[in-house]
Amino acid sequence: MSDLDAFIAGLPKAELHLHIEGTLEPELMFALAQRNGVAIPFATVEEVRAAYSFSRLQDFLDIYYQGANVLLTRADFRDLAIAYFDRAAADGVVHAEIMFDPQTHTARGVAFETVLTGLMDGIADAEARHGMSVKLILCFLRHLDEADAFATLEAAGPWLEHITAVGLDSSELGHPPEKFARVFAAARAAGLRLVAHAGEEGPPEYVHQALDVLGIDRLDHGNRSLEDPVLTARLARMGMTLTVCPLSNLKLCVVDDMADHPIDRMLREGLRATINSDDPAYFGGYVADNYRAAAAARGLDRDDLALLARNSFLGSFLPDEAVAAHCATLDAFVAAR
Ligand SMILES: Nc1ncnc2[nH]cnc12
Ligand SMILES: [Zn+2]
Repeated sequence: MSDLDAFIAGLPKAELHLHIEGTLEPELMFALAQRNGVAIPFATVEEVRAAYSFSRLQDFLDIYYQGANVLLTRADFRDLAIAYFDRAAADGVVHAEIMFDPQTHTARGVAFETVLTGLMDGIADAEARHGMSVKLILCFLRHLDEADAFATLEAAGPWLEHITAVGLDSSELGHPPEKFARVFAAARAAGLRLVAHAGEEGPPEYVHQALDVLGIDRLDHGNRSLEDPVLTARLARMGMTLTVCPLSNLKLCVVDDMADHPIDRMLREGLRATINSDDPAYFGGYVADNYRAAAAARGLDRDDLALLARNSFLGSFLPDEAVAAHCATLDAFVAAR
């Protein structure tokens, strides 16, 4: 391992943009398919990996929702979560705010409670074995309608003390944030924080809506904000955190080449950018791989990498004291190198 690789892996960091269903590695997909007697349209792990070639977000989503079919029981969600937390801990993640898509499961007859209790079992394990803190973000699927999102929020009612925020994911184009204005307002009224995917494939106008109509606390992706200088300046001025996902951007053709990735431009423009893995089992790497890929392609130095890690704590939903403690640990780590 090079010095920079070791620096990246050791850098204390938070992961703020991670879909737990997107951590389903082909090996676990096969194991769960067998355990649950679910048929999958692949004969080998290699065949699964070969199918992971996408030219846009929808190509990926089609295969990602299909993969989730093997997740049926509380133990499945626990095992999925534990596998992710183990990988994340090895990458220096000390705090994770993970997203889950209840509608992907409730639509197949898996109860909300099964999903949530399984994830909570995994979280308890991560806290005990890794000392990692974890928060949950319930995402609404934006290709479904507002009524379905409201039904999901209602199903979450008994579990709200375990959920920190709601988010908005799935097919962006044609499903603008304003479609979910009322359900986001209800989530805010219920005491939840708000995040939304915007500006991944969608235009800067969707980012404006996420800010002005939804009132988000954090922006997932946000890449296309850079097309609008006024919006970029506004995001910088308000200290909005962007959860950027370099390998996802490459795999989903948001950028043509990692050499074109705007992560350093975002920092230069004063944006509070962070680095995250999105759906690591599908995009070829966990969070440290994303730091490494961005660093190699854009020549990021240790100061840039430490700033990105610092931003991950500043952009988290942790209380101020915990943020300050993590930043102090980060400073000590950097000073010791
Ligand atoms: N990158 C992404 N964009 C939109 N929805 C998603 N669901 C999982 N990953 C996603
Ligand atoms: Zn995402």
